[in-house]
Amino acid sequence: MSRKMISLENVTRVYNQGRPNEVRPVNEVSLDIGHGEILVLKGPSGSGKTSLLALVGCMIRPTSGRILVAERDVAKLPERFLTGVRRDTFGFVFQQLHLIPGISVLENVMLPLYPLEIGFTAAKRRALELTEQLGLTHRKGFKVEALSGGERQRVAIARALINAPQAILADEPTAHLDAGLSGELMQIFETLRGQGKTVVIATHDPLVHDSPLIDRVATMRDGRILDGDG
Ligand SMILES: Nc1ncnc2c1ncn2[C@@H]1O[C@H](COP(=O)(O)OP(=O)(O)OP(=O)(O)O)[C@@H](O)[C@H]1O
Repeated sequence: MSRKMISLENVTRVYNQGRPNEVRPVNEVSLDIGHGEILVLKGPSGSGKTSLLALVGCMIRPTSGRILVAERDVAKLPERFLTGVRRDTFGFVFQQLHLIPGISVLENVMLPLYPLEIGFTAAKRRALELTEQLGLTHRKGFKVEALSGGERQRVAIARALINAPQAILADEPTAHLDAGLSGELMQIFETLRGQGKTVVIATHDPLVHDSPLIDRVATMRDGRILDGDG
């Protein structure tokens, strides 16, 4: 693996601790993620992929264990610092995309930049670059509800890239795509890796976890990564 970017050391996440409905979606997971690699988290529904992705992206905190981002332990950082780490390090592509209807592709892509610290012109320039990179220039003025599934997915990726994150975290990114579009999406991830970005994908789609374009697969089962996969 290339130089380490994120390390999880013995990370556990518990919900409803001590109650009859206690769950451990992530149970004593240790995992190193390198700079510029495509890592796939695979496993059946409910095995803990989304929860692990949320821990990697500092969206939820571990109940125990350490999470190191660029060798800094983020698990115990106060929320205001954690928000900064999250914003500066990660771009998220959620399963449900969470695009905003009624506004244009370009406006959706620019959203994470608000409140604008870099000025409207610079923000728009960056959004235009990303829409071009993702083949959306001809759709930039369209409202997102007028787009196809594959186009919407690419808008979500452009939006995830607007903060120039080091890593893209994508949850079931091919869920609404056919085989051809899934292949195109994998090419986009490969291009991002070529730009030095880390890509972590949670999926149970064989088109993704069997793709020759990925570097590594970690298989989850009942909150754990199976031996030899981490
Ligand atoms: N906030 C929560 N409160 C209680 N239980 C939760 C919470 N989040 C996740 N879980 C439980 O943790 C387990 C793992 O869920 P998770 O969404 O991480 O799995 P997954 O592998 O991503 O599943 P899928 O492929 O269906 O999205 C599930 O049993 C789920 O119900």
